[in-house]
Amino acid sequence: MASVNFTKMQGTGNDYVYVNGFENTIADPAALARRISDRHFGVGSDGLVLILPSQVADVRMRMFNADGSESEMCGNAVRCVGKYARDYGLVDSDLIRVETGAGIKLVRLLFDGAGTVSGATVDMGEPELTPERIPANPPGDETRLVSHPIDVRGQVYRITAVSMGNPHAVVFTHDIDALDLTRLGPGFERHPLFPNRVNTEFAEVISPRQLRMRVWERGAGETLACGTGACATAVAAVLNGHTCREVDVELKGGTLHIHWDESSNHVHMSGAATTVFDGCYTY
Ligand SMILES: N[C@@H](CCC[C@H](N)C(=O)O)C(=O)O
Repeated sequence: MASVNFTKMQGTGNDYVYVNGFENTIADPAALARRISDRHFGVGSDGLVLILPSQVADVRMRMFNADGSESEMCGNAVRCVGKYARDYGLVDSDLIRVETGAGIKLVRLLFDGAGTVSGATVDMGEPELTPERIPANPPGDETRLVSHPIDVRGQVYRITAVSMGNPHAVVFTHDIDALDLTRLGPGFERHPLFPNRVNTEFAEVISPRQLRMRVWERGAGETLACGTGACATAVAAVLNGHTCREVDVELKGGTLHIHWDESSNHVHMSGAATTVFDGCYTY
């Protein structure tokens, strides 16, 4: 039997088990992600995040979805990694460089009145819109997929494809609460347009500064929030002429503030990061 110390953290309700890779070596993180994420037989989470030493940044993060697949990037996790690194003494700065599968992200910590790290603002970098870099395989020679029609379960939906390091398809619709994502989500996730599968956001425009969103995540199903998904949705909303470049995105687990900066083309995301509990998992 093996055992590993972990910290359960959540950002806008998107919960992961965080393991300190400075102290632990995990032989098979994909298998551990599947076991530990199970909400009945494990700790219960949307996946597993390893916090590791980095040659090029302060820390490195690897994230595994609940099905064991590894993603390039996770917006809610990168804020929590910043908080973890500071709270557990891996760094002593309020500005943390986190190496991810989608490059180095700059995490600026936010504090509450008592001096506790309560969240972060992250420079998420530039959105990628080119189909081959999402990746997506449209039938024609489109250079962007904006309001692009696809058939899912016999119905046509208009998707806007954006990569924030990981692939997203954004659908603008009405009454997102009425959608049956358990039925719809897998049809988007495994649509042949997306060779590496895709995360899908279903968004409602409330005003030029406010969106509501639900997400079906690649490898995890419906979650309470998705940070990269909120960034992709904000970018898609601008491209479709629905909102201005600075918006609040309301998710089931809370609100993320997103700003797609015109001069740098970088997307900035601000939101909470919270520790739930520490534990030891035996497997
Ligand atoms: N919840 C995350 C994204 C996690 C990875 C995603 N499911 C994928 O496979 O790309 C976020 O907050 O960005």
